[in-house]
Amino acid sequence: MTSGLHSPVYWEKFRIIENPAAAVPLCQMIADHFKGKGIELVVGPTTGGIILAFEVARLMGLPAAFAEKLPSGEREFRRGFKIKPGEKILVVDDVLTTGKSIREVIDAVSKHGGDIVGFGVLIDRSETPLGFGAELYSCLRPAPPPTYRPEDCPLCKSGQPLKKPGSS
Ligand SMILES: O=P(O)(O)OC[C@H]1O[C@H](OP(=O)(O)OP(=O)(O)O)[C@H](O)[C@@H]1O
Ligand SMILES: O=C(O)c1cc(=O)[nH]c(=O)[nH]1
Repeated sequence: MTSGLHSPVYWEKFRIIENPAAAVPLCQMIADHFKGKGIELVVGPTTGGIILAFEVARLMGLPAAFAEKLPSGEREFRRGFKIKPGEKILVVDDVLTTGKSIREVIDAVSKHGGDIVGFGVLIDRSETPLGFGAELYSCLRPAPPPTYRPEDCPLCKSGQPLKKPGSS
């Protein structure tokens, strides 16, 4: 997975994101949950987060932006996106595993002084509940599948080939 952890289970988020009939109602759940919280901008991390943040923003009548990876591994709002100090922001992503991507978005927002009001994800598969300093809403919270550090991975030890379907 993106975090470098191994798992026997990988939910390919693009099977949802490619299908508006599935993705839009989930985005609506996030939009409904954060309605009335004064949100001014919806942001997400590349790649799935671009599409989901856009759709949640569209449903809420708000603008959207995305934070992309730099070669350093940090994330940044490029392409002229503007975040005003104190602007109320909702962060949207597809899958939450270790929270690394979301923390990178938090750091990118913090550089502009934005005020994150909440986080909305399609699936929270974190092994222990994660706290990001603002409310986390997940459309689905399945029993989290196991994750392993590469050196401890029993699947690798049993000779199963490693697949890495994500982008990073
Ligand atoms: O909570 P974390 O441990 O950070 O993992 C979850 C993140 O990793 C995946 O991104 P991926 O690298 O697959 O990016 P992509 O959307 O560009 O394929 C997923 O879309 C989340 O953004
Ligand atoms: O942690 C990830 O990178 C990840 C896990 C998963 O189940 N699905 C996905 O698209 N990414």
